[in-house]
Amino acid sequence: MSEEEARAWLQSHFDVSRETWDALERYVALLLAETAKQNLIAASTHDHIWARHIVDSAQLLLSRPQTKAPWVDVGSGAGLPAIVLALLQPSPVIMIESRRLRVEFLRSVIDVLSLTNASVHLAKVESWNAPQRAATITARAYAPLAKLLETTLHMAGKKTVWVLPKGRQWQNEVAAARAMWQFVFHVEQSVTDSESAILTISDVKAKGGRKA
Ligand SMILES: C[S@@+](CC[C@H](N)C(=O)[O-])C[C@H]1O[C@@H](n2cnc3c(N)ncnc32)[C@H](O)[C@@H]1O
Repeated sequence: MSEEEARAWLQSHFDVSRETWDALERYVALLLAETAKQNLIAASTHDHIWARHIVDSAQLLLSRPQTKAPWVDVGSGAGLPAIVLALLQPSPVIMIESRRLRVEFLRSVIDVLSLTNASVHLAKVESWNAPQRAATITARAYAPLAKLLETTLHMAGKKTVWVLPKGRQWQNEVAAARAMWQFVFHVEQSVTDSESAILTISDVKAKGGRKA
């Protein structure tokens, strides 16, 4: 997908307003400027940021019908997918990130873009005391599926759905997670890489007992 195709994809799927385009452009500029200070995205992706990061994040919204309930994004790093989700839809997006410098960057993005539906917490997710059960949990490049489920189960309820962009090893990750967890899952091909996937996971239970 070229950068031009990425923008066209966004417009056709989300009917992006002029204001939202401006905010997305601003976010991309902030992200690129910050890479001089910290390693937020791979240098090889700087010239493909709309396809590799913005569309890659936005496509998660196709796997989860509009809901007013919050999304929780774990290991948000540069704000991917969280900031893109917060810009393209109105539900609250809560970011959990363990590195202080990244959290400071995310706070400045929220401030500059006047994002009223995004918040960020400096915490390790496994020790984050969630104020309520998460309706949707997402995480991009944070951890393999088995560890991801292990460290997020405490903030999940019976109806929680995990919406996860996964790379080319997704089938191995599912197989490894199956050894420890029972879950229902659905796979969609990623629009940015035909061998990558968007996994939607629900009804998670630890084998031998523990439930979401
Ligand atoms: C490879 S980066 C991915 C960042 C972003 N999601 C993306 O796709 O660009 C993984 C992020 O997870 C954060 N992280 C790692 N372990 C964590 C934990 N236990 N709790 C919260 N954040 C964590 C790291 O600090 C890092 O910013």
